[in-house]
Amino acid sequence: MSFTTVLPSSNSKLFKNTTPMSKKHKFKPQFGRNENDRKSSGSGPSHSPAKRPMPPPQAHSTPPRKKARLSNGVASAIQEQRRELPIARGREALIREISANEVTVLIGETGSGKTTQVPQYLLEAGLAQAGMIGITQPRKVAATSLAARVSLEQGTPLGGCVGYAVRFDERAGPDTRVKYLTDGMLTRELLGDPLLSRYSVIVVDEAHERTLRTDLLLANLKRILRERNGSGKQKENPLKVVVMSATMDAEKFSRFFNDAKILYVKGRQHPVKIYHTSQSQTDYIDSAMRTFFQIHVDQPPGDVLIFLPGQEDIESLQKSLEMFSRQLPIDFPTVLIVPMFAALQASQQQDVFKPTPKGSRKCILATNIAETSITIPGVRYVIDTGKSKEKRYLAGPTGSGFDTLLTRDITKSSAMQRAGRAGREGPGFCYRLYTEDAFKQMAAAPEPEILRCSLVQAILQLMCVGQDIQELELMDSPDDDAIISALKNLFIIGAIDDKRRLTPLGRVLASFPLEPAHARAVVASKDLGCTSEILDIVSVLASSSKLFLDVSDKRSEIADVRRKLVHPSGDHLTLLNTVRGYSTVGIADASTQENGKAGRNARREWARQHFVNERTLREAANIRDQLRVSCERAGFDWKVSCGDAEEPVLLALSHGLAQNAALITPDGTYKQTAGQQIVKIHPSSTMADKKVPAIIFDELVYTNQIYARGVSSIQKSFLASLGAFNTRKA
Ligand SMILES: Nc1ncnc2c1ncn2[C@@H]1O[C@H](COP(=O)(O)OP(=O)(O)OP(=O)(O)O)[C@@H](O)[C@H]1O
Repeated sequence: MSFTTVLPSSNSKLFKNTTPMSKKHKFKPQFGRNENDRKSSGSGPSHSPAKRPMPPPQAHSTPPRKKARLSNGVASAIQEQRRELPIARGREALIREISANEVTVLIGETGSGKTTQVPQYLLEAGLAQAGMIGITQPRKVAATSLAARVSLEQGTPLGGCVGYAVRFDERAGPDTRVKYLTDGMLTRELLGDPLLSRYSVIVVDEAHERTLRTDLLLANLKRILRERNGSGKQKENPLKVVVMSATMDAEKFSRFFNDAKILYVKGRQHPVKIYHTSQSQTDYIDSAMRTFFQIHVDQPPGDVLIFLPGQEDIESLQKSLEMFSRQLPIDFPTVLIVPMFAALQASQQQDVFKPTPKGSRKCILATNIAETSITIPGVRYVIDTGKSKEKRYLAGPTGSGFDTLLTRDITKSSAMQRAGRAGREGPGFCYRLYTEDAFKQMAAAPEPEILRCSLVQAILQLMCVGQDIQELELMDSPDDDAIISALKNLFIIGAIDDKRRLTPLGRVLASFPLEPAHARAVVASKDLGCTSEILDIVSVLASSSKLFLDVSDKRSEIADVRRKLVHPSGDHLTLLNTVRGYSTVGIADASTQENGKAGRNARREWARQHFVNERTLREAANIRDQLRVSCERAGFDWKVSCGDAEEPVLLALSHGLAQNAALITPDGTYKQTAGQQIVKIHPSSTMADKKVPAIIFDELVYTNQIYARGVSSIQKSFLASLGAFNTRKA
């Protein structure tokens, strides 16, 4: 078969010697994406992948809401699947060891059955009688999808015996015995229940990720074990801890828990064949696209999961894939592209779990939110670009600090986890877009987040439960600069006093599910009469994606349509104008379903015309609803509005962002009031070309130089009244 196309050239295949699908689907594409790509080629390993045909993707039934009604056939097939998992052979030994030991470290290959089975074994062995079994996950999507799967395996409705809890969403009730939850949710539970007394077992899953919250949780679990199980204590309600991963330094975790027992689960259910490129790739998006089409053309059915660093890469690859897919011959399976990243709404993230329609091949484009724990039914092929985005906070001893978000090479443990997403329902294949040497040179595991992230929120939460980060028994302790920087920040916003003691205000700030700076602005808005405006602003700032879209070839068009949204005081009030503009479109008469739909369409069109990301606005609306509840709990009226007055809004924001203030210098640059850092205003800011006496900003970011982003002009007198010049006391 031959057709005119701009599909990647067949002679630029990155992976040679992979088993072709059939002669019937062979085609001769003619061009690469660019001239250089056609020249690059690679030879894969000399052996061929397993030839066993893949069974058609299984229909994934979303768990029933009220009653789990499964046909006997489905129920017994699920039980059969459970029995066939490698971990099932060690069931009795696992129950025995976990029952006999206070802490157990469990290592087992990806897909061996740790996350879904261990909690069920413990439940079935009666270990959930005195309290729940809690299983922590670093990510929301893993917690919710695992709870759905395990409730299906238990034959009970989700939220019954098996439930979950993630930020802004919980399905658990009085009957819940097995609860999947994010590590953040469990650390939050410590605020109200410092001994986690509702739990009899805590399973810390994917411990190798060493998120900040996992590390704080581990330190707390060590304390709780002493307090609940220690000698001389009544052992009525002892706690058991299981720490699990496929790729962790078991010895280190064991040492941390006083030489805890290490158990190994042998074997994996299905093999995953791994290919590396023979040459390093410079354009990972293009390499991913060519590899996808190589699979699509040559390989048997099965969905493809592509790991990319971030949302922008996902959107760019999605466009290319859509464009090339349209040129496939008519008898080719349709390509169904499904993006998956943190900024998507939870319901959109669930799209990846929906069954692939017959005659299609699903291509999931994901960040590392799909890297651990989850099983996406139907996925047989993984393409790993070897890149991820890593947040790093650079703290300075003077109290200044800023976030960087850079694309970096992944670690060996990430590469293994990514490969592990194939081969969950049958043999799988992983195409790594990097050489074997590059893999060997990767760091073994990620640097613990506690050593590279801002500690402001963590320290505030610890203080609320009477803990001092410097006294906590952590696996790795953060350096002094990071702690000092966070303490100064907390002092400036009034969360701690000059003796480092938590203030009543600090306790109120911790009760909001927000960064302390944003929570401070909300609290300040109460007296300034502008809570409605501040909630509108901080809910967009707390969203996980950008509000304003930037399309490089439409810059002048964008500038024209946005002009009426731009506020002379800068980015925060521009953002407020945008939220107001969007939310007032099409609400004139939303009383009937039809009008409601028309209103939604009008808002979508408004967002499109103004190059505004509607997804961000919808996420922000959801966050705003949650914040209204937090305001009610804290006893203030979220409806209070200052109308069009700008001063109260800027003053409330300055309370929160006092740490992020800068004054103009004679040479026209801005100098931070805390930290003395020279900052430039980011070119994307509405304040970029203006010179004003004083500014506040949301964050400092480092790209090729240090930029302030999210900037507003404020009166210099605000800063004096907030004590922003005085950072030495903390
Ligand atoms: N939602 C699901 N749909 C279909 N099968 C599933 C689902 N979840 C799990 N499974 C099956 O159960 C197996 C074990 O999954 P589980 O998450 O328990 O493994 P694991 O050892 O914890 O792996 P990982 O370390 O990758 O998290 C999977 O390989 C898959 O065969």
